[in-house]
Amino acid sequence: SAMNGVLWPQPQKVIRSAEAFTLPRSGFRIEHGPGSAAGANCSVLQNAFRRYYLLILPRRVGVNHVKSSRKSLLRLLVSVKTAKHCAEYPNLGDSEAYHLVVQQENATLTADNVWGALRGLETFSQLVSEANDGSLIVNKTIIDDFPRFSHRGLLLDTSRHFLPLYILFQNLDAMSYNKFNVLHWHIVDDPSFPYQSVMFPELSNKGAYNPATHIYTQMDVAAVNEYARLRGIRVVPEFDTPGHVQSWNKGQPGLLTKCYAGTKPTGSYGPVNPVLNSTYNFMKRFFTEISHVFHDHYIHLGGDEVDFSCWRSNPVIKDFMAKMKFGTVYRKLESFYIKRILDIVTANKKGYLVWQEVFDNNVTLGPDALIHVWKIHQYQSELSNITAAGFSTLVSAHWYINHDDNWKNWTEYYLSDPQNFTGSEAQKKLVVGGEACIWGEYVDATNIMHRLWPRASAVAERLWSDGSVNNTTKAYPRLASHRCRMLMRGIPAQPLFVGFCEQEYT
Ligand SMILES: CC(=O)N[C@H]1NC[C@H](CO)[C@H](O)[C@@H]1O
Repeated sequence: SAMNGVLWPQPQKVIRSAEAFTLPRSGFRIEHGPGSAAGANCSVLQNAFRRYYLLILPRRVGVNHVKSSRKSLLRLLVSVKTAKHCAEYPNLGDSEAYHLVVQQENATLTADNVWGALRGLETFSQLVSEANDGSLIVNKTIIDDFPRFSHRGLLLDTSRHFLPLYILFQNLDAMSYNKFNVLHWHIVDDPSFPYQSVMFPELSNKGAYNPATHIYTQMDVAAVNEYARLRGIRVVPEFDTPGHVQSWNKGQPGLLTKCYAGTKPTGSYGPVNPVLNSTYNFMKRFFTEISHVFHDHYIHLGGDEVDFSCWRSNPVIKDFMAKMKFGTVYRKLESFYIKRILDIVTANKKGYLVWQEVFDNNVTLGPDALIHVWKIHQYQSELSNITAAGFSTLVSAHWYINHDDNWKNWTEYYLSDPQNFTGSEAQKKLVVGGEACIWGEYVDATNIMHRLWPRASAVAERLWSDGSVNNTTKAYPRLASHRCRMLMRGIPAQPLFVGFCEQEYT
């Protein structure tokens, strides 16, 4: 059944015994443990206790209260060593370790901090299974768990198609069921600018598909930030420049490069114009706003797929190239631009992620830059080069879920290992994790959920579990059961293959 005790992602260490406890439908409680540093004023835990109580004991009226011979499990006691993060946001590198013991009437969950407690609550909720007499049971279990990688992300693209808030929330729920901990919000791009800026409202007024409906107001962004925080999920916004910026054009005239054919403008616009002071004045004010609206230490600055043809055609830019002695090497102009954006972001005391082209084009990067590898072509040598240069990196190559919607490739995602490249142990340690990406060209609210889930779950286990957990034959039945559980929890995850879920349409 969907409630059948299958754990996904696979914890590091699990000792399970056949003896089982009954979880009484009334009387079971999730509470703060006696020695916990957190108490009733810890928003993250208070919300999580209620959320998981309802996931474990959904209102299923009419289930007969059978007398069972097993002992009852009455309490899950949750203890954290520090309450430091109760009112804060998660950070890259925060511990998510936890220890879960179910072997007497009081189960205990201990963790360094609230994020580990959230991961342990998810695991506990997965341990609960439904006996055929309808009672809920939990086996005697001892679990010691922590993630292999600290950055386990999902990229959502809200520009190619707008995604309504409820879709963002539903994905944050699904992410928490899979222990993902980063929402990479690729919020704007060429086709539309849905982010409603405080400083530059014209950007969405002129750049959104519909400025009245297809926008994210400041309240919406705050709601996403809080919904994510309560699930221990970081929200990393991406404002991709100098390419992928067509939608910025009408809202910020003069920002983009005018393209020319000979001496005449063609009427089309290209990357951000990197030679004007007005560009950097705008970017400074814009990214200062972004630094306050989003709470994560990191901002993703993009830097992918810059087409130089427009820059080559523009007379003012040609003069600048000559003045800077860049010759006709337009990667130098791109690097000049990116470097100044990095300086703006660093001045705001923020860290940054950039797509791999920024590294490939020899931009001078700060020591804590995170380089995001996405091209499948020679991605292993790319990872060797980046880590040999001493930079931290994360991987999305092989994890572009937007590609052909075919059930087979969950195995491809599952078998792709972020540390599968030539390098020293020190280089391997520079891999902070990875992200599954679902780009929006062919994806919107009508198909994102089933296209993403359960295939993204394969990435979730790759990023959380030990690298040795990589047998697709063993994983398939577990993933099929995990998919049924997601279905039970309201995530319309598509089937992997022939089969059924006990509660698929009830
Ligand atoms: C970093 C990156 O992936 N850039 C583009 N590459 C192709 C994708 C679709 O598969 C998207 O169009 C995306 O914007």
